[in-house]
Amino acid sequence: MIINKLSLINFKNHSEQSFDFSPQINCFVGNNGVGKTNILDALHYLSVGKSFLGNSDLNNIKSDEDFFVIESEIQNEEKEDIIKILQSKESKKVIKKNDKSYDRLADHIGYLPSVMISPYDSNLISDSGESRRKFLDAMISQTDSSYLFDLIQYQKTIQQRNALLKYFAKNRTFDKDSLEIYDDPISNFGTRIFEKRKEFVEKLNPIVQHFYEIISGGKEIVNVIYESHLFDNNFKELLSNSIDKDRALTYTSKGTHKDDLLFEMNGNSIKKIGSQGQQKSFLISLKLAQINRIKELTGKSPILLLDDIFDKLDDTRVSQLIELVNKQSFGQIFITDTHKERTENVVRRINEESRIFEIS
Ligand SMILES: Nc1ncnc2c1ncn2[C@@H]1O[C@H](COP(=O)(O)OP(=O)(O)OP(=O)(O)O)[C@@H](O)[C@H]1O
Repeated sequence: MIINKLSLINFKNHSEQSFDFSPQINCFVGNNGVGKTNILDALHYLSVGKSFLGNSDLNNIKSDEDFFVIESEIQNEEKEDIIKILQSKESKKVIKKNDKSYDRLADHIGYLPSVMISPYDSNLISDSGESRRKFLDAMISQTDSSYLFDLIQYQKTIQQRNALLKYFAKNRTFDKDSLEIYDDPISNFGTRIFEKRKEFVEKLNPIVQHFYEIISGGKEIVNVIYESHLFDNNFKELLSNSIDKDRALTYTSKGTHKDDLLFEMNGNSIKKIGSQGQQKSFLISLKLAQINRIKELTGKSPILLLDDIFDKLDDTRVSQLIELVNKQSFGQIFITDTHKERTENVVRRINEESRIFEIS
C-alpha cells in the first residue's frame, strides 16, 4: 500500500495542504510547532480512523472552523483507492472508500496498516496497563478482524456485567443466576482474546530482542512478557472465584481486561533501570517488530510513521537504525525532524528515493 497523495483541509493547524509523496521515504522538516506531527496524525487517521494522540475528533478541526477533510489517493496493488475522512461540528465522522461510506469503523481497520514511532511511545513504559493493552489490541486488530470483533463483544459484556453489579449494590440485592448469564460469553470471547494475545507476544518477543540487539550493539537483553490471570485459571473459575470481590468492588476484577505487558531489560523492569536512550531503543525495536508481524500476517507492508525519532539517540544508534531500515526494506516511510541537515544526511544514507517537504 502506497499513499500517493494527501490533502488536508482545516485539519489541526493546516488550513489547506497537499502533498505528492515518494513511494519510499518522505520527510517533513521545520521548526517546533509548525504542524509536522499533525501530518503524521492525518496519515494515522487514514489508517485507523482516529488520532494517535487520543484527541477527540472535534478537537482536530482547525480552531474557528466547522469541519476538516483528510483525503488521499492510495495505490492498492494495481488500482488506486480514494480514502476520505470528513468530520464536521454538526454530524458524525464519515470515512469513505471510493465514495462509499463504511458502516462501521472496524470495517476499515486493516486496509492500510500503519506503525507510528513517536516520543509519546514512552507512555507505553510509564503509563498504566491500559495503554499497553490498547497498544497490543491495536496491533493485533490490524492483522485480525475477528480479534477486533471478539474484543468489542467482550468489552460490551463486561460493561453489562459491571452495570448489573452496580445495580445489585444500589438496590441492596443479589442474584447469582442473573450474574452468571454473562459467564459463557465473557469466557468465550475472553479466552479467544487470551490465546491470540499469548501467541502474538510469543512471536513478537524474539523479533524485539533481535532488533534491540542490532540497535544497541548487543549491550543488553530485553524481554516482552505477557501477563494475564488466564495463565493460571480457566475463565469461568476466575469469574466464580471472584464473585464476592466483584460484588464489593461493583466491577469485574478478573479477566483479560486486566492483562498487561511487562517490559524487561536484563531481567529488571525497563521503567526502573532503563536510561532514556535505552528505553527509546527498546520502543523502536518493539515497533519495528510490530511491522514485521503485520507484514508476516497480512502480506502488507505497513506505512511507517517516524515522529522526532532521532532525538535522544546517539550517532551509533542512529546509524544502526538506518542500517536496519535499509536492510528490512520496510514499506513507505514518513519522517518528521526539526533539523533539515540531519534529515538530509540520514536520507542520503538510506538508498531509497526520497522527498523532503519543508513545513512552515
Ligand atoms: N485544532 C487545532 N486548530 C489549530 N491549531 C492546532 C489544532 N490542534 C493543534 N494545533 C496546533 O498545531 C501545532 C502543533 O503541531 P505539531 O505537533 O504537528 O508540531 P510539530 O511541527 O510536530 O512540532 P515539534 O517539532 O515541536 O514536534 C501547535 O501550534 C498547535 O497549536
